[in-house]
Amino acid sequence: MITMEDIIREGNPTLRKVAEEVAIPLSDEDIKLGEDMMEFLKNSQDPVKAEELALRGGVGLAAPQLDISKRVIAVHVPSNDLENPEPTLSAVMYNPKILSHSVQDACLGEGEGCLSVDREVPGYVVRHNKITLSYVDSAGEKQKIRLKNYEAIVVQHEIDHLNGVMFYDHINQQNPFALKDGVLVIE
Ligand SMILES: Cc1nc(NNC(=O)[C@H](CC2CCCC2)CN(O)CO)c(F)c(N2CCN3CCOC[C@@H]3C2)n1
Ligand code: NI
Repeated sequence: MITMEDIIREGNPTLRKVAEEVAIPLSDEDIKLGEDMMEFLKNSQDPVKAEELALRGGVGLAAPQLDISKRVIAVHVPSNDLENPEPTLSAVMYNPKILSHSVQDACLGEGEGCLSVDREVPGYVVRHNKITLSYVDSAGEKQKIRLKNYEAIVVQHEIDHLNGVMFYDHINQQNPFALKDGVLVIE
């Protein structure tokens, strides 16, 4: 089971590497990796387990954060309306690839954090508002989906990790909260 001890922190060179694609058909090892990553996210969002296991909350995780330089990410984004608790996006993605994106940009109003960064780095992280994404799912099937807003932001943060990019690389050093016209701020 993955806990915070398994998550490497900034300074570890693996976080700055471009990760390798995983072989298709998926190996049992890579399928287990995806399952363990998804389990971590669910545990981190369960108040009891998160407390027991001292987990920081997470809605996404990338294999390089486990010192595994493979193109595997997991996302588990809960819906924010308490009526239907179904997650809006829950998937393990192998070899995810952004095929196209909107001209429209967006950022989270609260900025971003990272389980591999033990400090606050304030500022807007401007990303694409909408993306069309292909990936191989844990059944080995090719998927092609369109995401927007919060879900699109989360997936872009994770895919950045596969390319050695950290969220603060996107923050405007001169003025961290500078925003070009038309950037959607997602609260
Ligand atoms: C937005 C948010 N980021 C949390 N953490 N950071 C992460 O997930 C990092 C990845 C996210 C940072 C910004 C975009 C992607 C992890 N990363 O570094 C992976 O590369 C949260 F924990 C969180 N939520 C809201 C939903 N809540 C449901 C109940 O449980 C607590 C949970 C808290 N929302
Ligand atoms: Ni991160």
